[in-house]
Amino acid sequence: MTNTINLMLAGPRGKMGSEALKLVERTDHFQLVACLDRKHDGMNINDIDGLPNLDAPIYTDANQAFDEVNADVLIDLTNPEVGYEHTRLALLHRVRPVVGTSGFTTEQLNEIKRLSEDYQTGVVIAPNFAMGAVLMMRFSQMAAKYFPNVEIIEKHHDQKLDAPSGTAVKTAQMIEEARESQKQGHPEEKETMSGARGADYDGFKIHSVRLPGYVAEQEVTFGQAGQTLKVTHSSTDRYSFMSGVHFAVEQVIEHDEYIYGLENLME
Ligand SMILES: NC(=O)C1=CN([C@@H]2O[C@H](COP(=O)(O)OP(=O)(O)OC[C@H]3O[C@@H](n4cnc5c(N)ncnc54)[C@H](OP(=O)(O)O)[C@@H]3O)[C@@H](O)[C@H]2O)C=CC1
Ligand SMILES: O=C(O)C1=N[C@H](C(=O)O)C[C@H](O)C1
Repeated sequence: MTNTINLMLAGPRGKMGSEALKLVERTDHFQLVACLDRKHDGMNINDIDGLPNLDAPIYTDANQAFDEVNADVLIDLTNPEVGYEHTRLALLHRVRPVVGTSGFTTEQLNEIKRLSEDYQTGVVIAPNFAMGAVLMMRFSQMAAKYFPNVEIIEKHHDQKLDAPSGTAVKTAQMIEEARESQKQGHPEEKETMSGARGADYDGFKIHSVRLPGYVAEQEVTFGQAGQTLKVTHSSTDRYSFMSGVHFAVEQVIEHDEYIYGLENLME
């Protein structure tokens, strides 16, 4: 029999958090022990209309929640400021974070890694939980060795707070590891409208599109004389992220170290 995993979820009323509640509801060995929310302190998840009928107390004070509740894993699906604080607190309490929240700075990720090492507590930072997106990143990394000229175009819904997306940043880092660094485009190119060429990363460009109608999409386009290669992935439903959340929760229990990207757990 699989051991029960006690979960604390931050952001239960959000687009991802509410989908994660459904995942918990349909997974026998996942037990929701508390939620961290911006509102509804002292209430219960099953008091809130529209959310699954799960019996778990709501806390607005994360410190209090970690002091009072015995959780194995924190799933954070909030925003960069709050998510970073939750992740720090979880590690200080030796609760293993699974972080879907995007928009952390390099300094914040380094601090999370340091805390994970100091407290010997596993943490999974997942820029994208969708398995197809993880493969898209890996395929892009493979292509970058042979096609060093590349641009990333990521497209998201217009409620997204951070740009570029966490997926685009991670893809860029993976490409950087594989390709010979170079500055792309004409050496004398000039923007006649600010931002026209997108953000710069290691000499190549990242473009962020924000429109209603999208969930999440990314196209990585490679070019060389006479040919182009595109690697694309689309999430059309947030259900696409849930098998990755499930996988990350089960994996973080088995690891005591900092893991940045699900690809590091898949091979
Ligand atoms: N890794 C991945 O695969 C994916 C990651 N994401 C990332 O997950 C995060 C959440 O995305 P999404 O669900 O779309 O965003 P939403 O805005 O729909 O949800 C965020 C939730 O966090 C809540 N929140 C804000 N402050 C606090 C707080 N202090 N304590 C607890 N909860 C708080 C918000 O509450 P309120 O509404 O009251 O402000 C809201 O319910 C984002 O960073 C996004 O980029 C998204 C999809 C996939
Ligand atoms: O905000 C979102 O929606 C998403 N955020 C993550 C990111 O920043 O890459 C993952 C996915 O793209 C959806």
